[in-house]
Parts: sequence; structure tokens; C-alpha cells
Amino acid sequence: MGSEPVLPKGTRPLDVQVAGHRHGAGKTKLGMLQSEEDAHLIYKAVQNPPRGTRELEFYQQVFSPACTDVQLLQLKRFMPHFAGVYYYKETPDVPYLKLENIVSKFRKPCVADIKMGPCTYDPTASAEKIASEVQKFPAVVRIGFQFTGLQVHDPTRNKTECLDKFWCRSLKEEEFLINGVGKFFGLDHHLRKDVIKALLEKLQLIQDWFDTQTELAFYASSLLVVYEGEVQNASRHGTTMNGPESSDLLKTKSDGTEVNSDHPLVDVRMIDFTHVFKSETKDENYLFGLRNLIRYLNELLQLG
Ligand SMILES: O=P(O)(O)O[C@@H]1[C@@H](OP(=O)(O)O)[C@H](OP(=O)(O)O)[C@H](O)[C@H](OP(=O)(O)O)[C@H]1OP(=O)(O)O
Ligand SMILES: Nc1ncnc2c1ncn2[C@@H]1O[C@H](COP(=O)(O)OP(=O)(O)O)[C@@H](O)[C@H]1O
Repeated sequence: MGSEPVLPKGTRPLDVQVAGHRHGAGKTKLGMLQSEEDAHLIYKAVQNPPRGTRELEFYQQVFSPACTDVQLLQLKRFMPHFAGVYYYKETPDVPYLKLENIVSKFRKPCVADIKMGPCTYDPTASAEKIASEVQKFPAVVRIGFQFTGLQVHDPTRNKTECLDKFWCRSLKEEEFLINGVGKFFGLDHHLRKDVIKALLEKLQLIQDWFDTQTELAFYASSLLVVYEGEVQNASRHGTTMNGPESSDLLKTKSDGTEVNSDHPLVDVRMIDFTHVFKSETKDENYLFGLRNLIRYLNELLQLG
């Protein structure tokens, strides 16, 4: 493939992509696309084998109409919907995974790609790959998870900030709660306790699944967390809001929590299955990350 990747007609690079392989960048130049016509679908280029084909086969297995595996059927709830493989005329050699875009239903999406587990390399990794992974964010062995990219919307300034993997890796362990997890949930302007509580409920369901399944091990897999950054009435956060359409978005209940009338408040899905392997035991690597993420979120609730 040449240096200028072909952009199939009617597509553009994914509008909101916080991490991972990007169209036109990196070694393969292949990444995420979206259709100009339907923002609710994304097209993920299948990367070179074995990583790309492993992910493709995994989606096909889980979403096969013939799938009867109870664990996989349960897991499906936590994944973006998979609508098959798609080939563009212009790039007939590149299969794309046609996936549900879980960000497009949010008006001002706050997005975090959270890579789960202290071990981010799979059992087939070379010594070089292990060394490269281990030095990226050494504190992950204690924290158990890491951010690989963030997008945060601050409604008080009507500003959206994007933080790349280098920013995420530069976080020190001692500032991780406040400047990492806290930053994503608005600690520096208005801590989104409503979002954190709703997210904790969803994470509990994922943890319940991991507590029972002994079939699969997920390495370098992420949780994609998305929440609505636009709030109904920002005056209580120090400024006015930015448009009439926001007025009906979040309603405040009598107990102070915000509920979403038209749009979801928060979504979380498991993504990136390029290093999923068969197993015969619980995935303690992923579970360590998940328990710690839940612990960090509960600590955050005690602040602010
Ligand atoms: O470390 P490398 O060179 O193996 O490249 C990583 C990729 O490995 P690959 O070349 O596809 O086997 C790697 O892919 P995998 O997670 O190994 O599938 C990531 O894309 C990684 O970026 P990040 O740490 O998740 O932000 C990539 O890391 P960066 O090079 O972007 O730091
Ligand atoms: N289903 C999805 N809906 C919306 N955005 C997504 C979805 N899947 C991935 N993304 C975006 O693309 C990025 C990279 O996704 P990922 O599957 O991890 O790719 P890679 O294998 O290149 O690392 C994520 O950080 C996120 O911003």
C-alpha cells in the first residue's frame, strides 16, 4: 500500500476516535471509517493477521445466528453490535468490520478508551513486543488499567479537549485518581457523580460476567466509556448553556441525580478483540483491572 491510503467514496475517517489505528496513519495506514450517510455505523479495517483476523473471527463467532454458547451470548450485550464484514469497491483487499457506533448518539460525547489489565501483551508476544508494552505505562502493574485516549467536554466553557496516548502515559501514579480518572469525569469543573454511579452499575454487570466465564482471556482489550457532556443547565456550574436544544437533555430528579430523557447518559462497551485467546480459567488479568477501575470510581465519588 502506498503512502496515500484510498478513502472509499462516501466515507470519512471516524469523527471521534480517541485511540487506536487511524486511517492514513501508522504502519498500515488503515483505521476507522464512517459512512457520510449513516453516522451510527463505523467501519474498522481488519488489520494484518493474526491480530486482525483474530478479531474478525471473534466477532463472527459471537454474533453468529448459530451461536449457542451461553457465555458468548451473554458477552454480546457488552460489545458493539456487529453487522458483518464489508468490502469497499476501491479497496477490495481490505475487509472492514461493520460495527455499531456507540458515540454517535451523544451530543457532546466524553470518551475514554480504557485498556484493561496489567498485562497488555498476549502469550505469543515476542521479547521485543513485551519490552515495548511494559515500558509504555509501567504503573499499570499496580493500577490495573490505563487510558489510551480521552475526549472531555467542559460545558462551563463549551470546550472539548482531546488527550492522546502520550498524555495518558505521562500521568504519574500518585496523580492518576485526580488528574486522570477525575479529569475524565469533570472533577476540575463539575464532578459527574450521576455518570459515575450509572457507569458503576454497568461495570458491575461486566464484572459479574467475568466472574463466571472461564473460556476467554482478553489482552490489550479496552472498555470504551462514553457519557453525555452536554448538561441541561450549566448556570449551576458557573455559566450559561450553549443552545436551546440542550434544554431537554438532562432532567434533575428530586434526589439530585440527572436522568436523561431523550438520550443515554452513559454507555460502556468492550472493544478491541485483536488479542482474545481461548482459556480454561477466569481472566484474572482483566478482572484485576476491572476491580481497580471500580475502586477508583468509588474513591472519586467520595471526593468533590
Ligand atoms: O508498540 P508497537 O510498535 O508494537 O505498536 C503498538 C501496536 O502493536 P502492533 O504494531 O499492532 O503489533 C498495538 O497494537 P496491539 O494492542 O498490540 O494490537 C497498539 O496499537 C499500540 O498502541 P497503544 O499502546 O495501544 O496506544 C502500538 O503502540 P505504539 O507504537 O503506538 O506505541
Ligand atoms: N464501536 C465503536 N463506536 C465508536 N467508536 C469506536 C468503536 N470502536 C472503536 N471506536 C473508536 O476507535 C478507537 C480505536 O478502537 P480499537 O478497536 O481499539 O482499534 P485498534 O484495534 O486500532 O486499537 C477507540 O479508541 C474509539 O475512539
